[in-house]
Amino acid sequence: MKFAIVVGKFYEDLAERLVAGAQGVFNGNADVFEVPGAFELPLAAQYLAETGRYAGVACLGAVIRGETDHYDYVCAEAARGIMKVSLKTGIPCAFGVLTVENMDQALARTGGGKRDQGAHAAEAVITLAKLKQQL
Ligand SMILES: Nc1c(NC[C@H](O)[C@H](O)[C@H](O)CO)[nH]c(=O)[nH]c1=O
Ligand SMILES: CC(=O)[C@@H](O)COP(=O)(O)O
Repeated sequence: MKFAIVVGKFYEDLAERLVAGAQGVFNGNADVFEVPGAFELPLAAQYLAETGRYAGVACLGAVIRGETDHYDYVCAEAARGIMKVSLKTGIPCAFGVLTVENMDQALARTGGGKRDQGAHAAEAVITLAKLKQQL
């Protein structure tokens, strides 16, 4: 099975950590695609899912709260949009987007001691793809 990673590059260092975590699960074999930020992830995931080339898509990104409510919109639409693509296409698209208060929380969740959000997203994609294959 072939998998894809689409990553929001808003925070480039976090993006690299997330991709590294996911590729560790994909054994380095996933195709990687970049978008500006988390808000673009759903449409990019739809493009990839509709190719028919991928058994799943790990959608990765990092959203760090600022001074305004912009954070809420970006996070909500990324989550909602990624789920809609999964349900619409039947191609599992994992939500590997950090939604955090600060950089320390982000680093802790990209293999920095609390969890590896990229790896978890890749594991979820593989799990759902295998489930679909079994049915
Ligand atoms: N503030 C963050 C953003 N904002 C950018 C949006 O995702 C989007 O690219 C823009 O609104 C143009 O459509 N994106 C992140 O990934 N993380 C952030 O913290
Ligand atoms: C998550 C965001 O969009 C955030 O980075 C924007 O910062 P601000 O709310 O201070 O404009």
